[in-house]
Amino acid sequence: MSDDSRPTPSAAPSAARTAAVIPAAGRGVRLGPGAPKALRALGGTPMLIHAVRAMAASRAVSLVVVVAPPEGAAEVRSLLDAHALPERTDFLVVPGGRSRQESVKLGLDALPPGHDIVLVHDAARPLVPVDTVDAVIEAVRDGAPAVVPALPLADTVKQVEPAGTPGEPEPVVATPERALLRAVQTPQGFDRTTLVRAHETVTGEVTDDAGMVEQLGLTVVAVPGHEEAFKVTRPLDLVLAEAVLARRRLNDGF
Ligand SMILES: Nc1ccn([C@@H]2O[C@H](COP(=O)(O)OP(=O)(O)OP(=O)(O)O)[C@@H](O)[C@H]2O)c(=O)n1
Ligand SMILES: C[C@](O)(CO)[C@H](O)COP(=O)(O)O
Repeated sequence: MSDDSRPTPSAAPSAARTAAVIPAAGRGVRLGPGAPKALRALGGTPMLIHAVRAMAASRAVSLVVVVAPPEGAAEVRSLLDAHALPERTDFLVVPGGRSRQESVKLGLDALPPGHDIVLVHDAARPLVPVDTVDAVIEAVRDGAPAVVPALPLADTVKQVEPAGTPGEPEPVVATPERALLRAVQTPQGFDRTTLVRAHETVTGEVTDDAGMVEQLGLTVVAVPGHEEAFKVTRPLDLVLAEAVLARRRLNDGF
């Protein structure tokens, strides 16, 4: 995926250095029984390795912090040792927590000084293209404290009164205007100080890091996401991910 000719955020010493935190400590319950999701194979290689390579493909990223399943940190270190990364990219492995939010915080706590921009990227989005990563970094460098890659929705979305029992009919209470909605992906990019403050301040449950920055009253901006940055959540997503990889390998052959 790396292409030396494309214009990317420079890695010049004077430019803000970028680190990526990859929360990878989830079980993958929705994917079904098996190893922790990040360690499951995609095209014969653990999903986590694809995600790490996707971050390292950006020449701006000089450090990747992997937040591993708590009992799997040693295994993740061996995996990273066994799979080549670009020479410019260092990595660290730390054990994760009980929630995604806690895992990201543990990754942030492990970040050494010297990285002013931080990406947070789900291990469960192994196929994000490098152009999307670079677009997020560029927008942070341009001054946005928080940036999300996002796509318009294909489905109409309804707000419901959630049923007490799964599968029971749920009353619909509203239909938000679809043109104003976006499906948000990762990597989400942040000015480091802002992200650290968000994780120190916001205690309620959130589903993404940018939402915490919103709670600080700061502006989050969206840049175009990519269809291939989808999250591997359920078994069908794994089928799609294998198909995308197979298509890439075919195209790389030409
Ligand atoms: N305690 C947790 C929970 C999740 N994650 C990570 O957060 C990302 C997004 O979470 P999700 O896709 O929901 O993964 P899981 O929590 O593993 O999935 P599930 O909810 O189906 O168990 C994943 O890369 C996952 O490994 C994490 O680091 N620590
Ligand atoms: C961060 C995220 O990927 C943005 O869409 C998403 O909210 C993660 O949700 P999950 O339930 O932890 O997979």
